[in-house]
Amino acid sequence: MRDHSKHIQLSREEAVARTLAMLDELPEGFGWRGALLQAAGASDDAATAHARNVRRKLVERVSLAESIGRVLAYDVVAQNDMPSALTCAMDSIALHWSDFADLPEGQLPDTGAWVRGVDWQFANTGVAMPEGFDTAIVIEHAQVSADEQHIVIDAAPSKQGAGTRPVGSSMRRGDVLAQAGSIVTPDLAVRIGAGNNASVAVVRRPRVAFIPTGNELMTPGVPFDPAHTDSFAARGRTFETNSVLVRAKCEKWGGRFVPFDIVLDRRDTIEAALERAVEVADIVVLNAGSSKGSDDWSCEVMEEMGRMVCHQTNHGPGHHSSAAVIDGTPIVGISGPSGGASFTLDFYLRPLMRAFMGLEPEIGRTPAVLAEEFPPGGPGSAKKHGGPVRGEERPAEHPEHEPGTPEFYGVRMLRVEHAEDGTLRAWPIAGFPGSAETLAANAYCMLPMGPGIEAPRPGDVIRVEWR
Ligand SMILES: Nc1nc2c(c(=O)[nH]1)N[C@H]1C(S)=C(S)[C@@H](COP(=O)(O)OP(=O)(O)OC[C@H]3O[C@@H](n4cnc5c(N)ncnc54)[C@H](O)[C@@H]3O)O[C@H]1N2
Ligand code: MOO
Repeated sequence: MRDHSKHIQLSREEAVARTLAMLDELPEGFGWRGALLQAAGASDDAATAHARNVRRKLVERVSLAESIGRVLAYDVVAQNDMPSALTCAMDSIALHWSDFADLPEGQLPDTGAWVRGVDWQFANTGVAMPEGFDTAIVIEHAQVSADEQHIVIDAAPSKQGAGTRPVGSSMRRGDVLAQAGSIVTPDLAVRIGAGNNASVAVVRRPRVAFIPTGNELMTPGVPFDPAHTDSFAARGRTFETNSVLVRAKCEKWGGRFVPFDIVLDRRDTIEAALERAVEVADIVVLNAGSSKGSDDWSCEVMEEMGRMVCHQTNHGPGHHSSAAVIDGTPIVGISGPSGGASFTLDFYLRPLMRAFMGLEPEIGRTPAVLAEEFPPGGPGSAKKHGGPVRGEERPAEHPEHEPGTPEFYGVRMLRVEHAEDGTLRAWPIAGFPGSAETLAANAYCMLPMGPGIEAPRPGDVIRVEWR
């Protein structure tokens, strides 16, 4: 069993920053982040050629419809001027400005002898003006004869070109319509398409391997007969639900989920799974076996196979999160219980996935006003860290801690709602993350804890993260 007193403990921010720093040192760097760093630093032809080869593995071309949510690898430019001809702005009557130019203000030309196609013509919204016509008035200002060959108008255009859109007024050939690094939204896709682009180059999705470990795990759906409970095949087992969690988050964040079968709590099986995972994935999530139990091997195996970033972190749930780099691939170690795993994926997997795609790793937190006091207790509370019943409570692990600075952060669930005064209000929700009560939470925050640290008071602004 590992000597758990030799733990590197980091905050979540430090753990992410140090993992990325380790990845940035690799010759090819990490995903598109590495390609961008290389492109910025490439000085000679060989370096540029190398960078191009690296980039080739990281970019794919997809149809515009498939590009929503993806990160653009390169700037997208307009292929031609739009509109590509003088275009009618509204459903209109096309006219010649010369028929109005010399008339006194408020006077209209006599249209009695006007011939359709010569002196006027129909012109509709968004289509090219009929040849030779330069100005338009909206059709509401024209009375059209039953045979549609004659008109009477009751208003004049304001100037030459009124009611029309000139060539290139929306975009010019070569204009940058969307910048590299942007995430394609439906509206951005429309602008890209309007520039005559049917497909775009995007950063390929990071492949995220998930390795569930645990002798007690079983996939759900095992038949249960209440009349013969002793023959229940999953007696004393846990249903493996974190695959669903990781898959859902990974796909929501733009990744490709790479499933692994349940791995037994043994050094050799965990090692074999990690070896295969770093071969097929850009990021690996190693689940459970993170704590101090006799079957907990995750940290030992990571230490043996690669470079350890940290063994644990300063928050709960998720205290036993770890990070390592094996064969250039980051490994995120998360603890087993799903309540905590959900946050640690937000804390560690998401920034790595974003960094892989060349995005800013961390997402900003939203300020909200605390609406009422936090309920007492909860993860990381004094009771949990060195309470009175010595044999039942885990001891404080950093007793040398500097007083007045937080030594631990408890994740607290919140319901954040808009208030009438235009602020966001955060209502604490009691209960341990993952419990039924906390399913109503739409956000959470990290509550600093430790000797001399005061909890935020109602009315204080706290920084929340959306769930
Ligand atoms: N003596 C101590 N015991 C524990 C400590 C400690 O500091 N000292 N920490 C506790 C905390 S906090 C956590 S969190 C857990 C961490 O456990 P592990 O990450 O080692 O995970 P396991 O022990 O294998 O499993 C814990 C729990 O989670 C369930 N699990 C595991 N994988 C999955 C999955 N893929 N899907 C759903 N559920 C899963 C597993 O069956 C267990 O019920 O350690 C505490 N103990
Ligand atoms: O690490 Mo545990 O996830 O603190 O609850």
